[in-house]
Amino acid sequence: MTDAVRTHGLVKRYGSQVAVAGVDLVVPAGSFAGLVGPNGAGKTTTLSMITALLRPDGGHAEVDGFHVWRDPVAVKARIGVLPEGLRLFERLSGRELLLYNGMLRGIPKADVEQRAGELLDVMDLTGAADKLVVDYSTGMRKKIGLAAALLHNPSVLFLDEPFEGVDPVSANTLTEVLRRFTASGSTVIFSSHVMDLVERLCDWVSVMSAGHIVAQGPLAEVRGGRSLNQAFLDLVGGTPHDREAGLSWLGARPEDAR
Ligand SMILES: Nc1ncnc2c1ncn2[C@@H]1O[C@H](COP(=O)(O)OP(=O)(O)OP(=O)(O)O)[C@@H](O)[C@H]1O
Repeated sequence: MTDAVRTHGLVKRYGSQVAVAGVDLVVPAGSFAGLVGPNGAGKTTTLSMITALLRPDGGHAEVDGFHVWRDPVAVKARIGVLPEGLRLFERLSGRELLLYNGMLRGIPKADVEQRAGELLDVMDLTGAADKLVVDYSTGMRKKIGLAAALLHNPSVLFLDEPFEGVDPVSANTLTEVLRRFTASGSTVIFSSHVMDLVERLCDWVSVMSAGHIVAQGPLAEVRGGRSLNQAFLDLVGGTPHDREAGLSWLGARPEDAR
């Protein structure tokens, strides 16, 4: 089976800084895959290059076997993206946003209306469907963004921190929607800092650190008998005691010296 995503030596530099330093990311089709790594590891930059939002300085990426930069139309037709810092059309209502997205994707109007209604319902946004997006909360924005990314039934869905700002009930709903999506053979790739969540949801994990993939494979293999959190700390963790050494003043009170 073709991998849903495969990158070969992906590189991105910002001036003298190398944000992504030759990444070979692999995600088998049908996976619920997690991309984890410390702040600044290069996760967003990598996902941006795979989803054709950012041109790499080296290497290339394939989605469903299509070359991202040689065949961007085929790739964009197959992917759904919930990027970090998602920009939405603020002056549309949630429903209008979905209808507009569906029409841009060339989906017949009746189908878009039906899908939009169902997605709004599943995301518990029916009551806010006619409210302007500018008035949505952080979690509601994530949910409408995810609905927009799912509307054209992509085969690979990329989500950058999809659960950030989402309440536990809504997170549960999102999880169920995404589980159903992967059960039908589609692929989800999401970045997250929440190891418990990744451990609970994912069957495939890629760990990034300082622009490199430091571990990648089935969840059980990456965990290696430890919790994913411990595996993560072993792979990328520093020495917290060294870092805290300069904070002797923190919490100290003048009266303590007396
Ligand atoms: N537009 C930019 N200009 C300059 N440097 C950038 C730019 N975008 C990202 N970087 C740098 O590239 C590195 C990787 O950033 P990236 O956002 O990909 O990391 P990340 O793993 O997604 O981090 P986080 O978990 O904090 O979101 C960081 O050091 C960041 O400062």
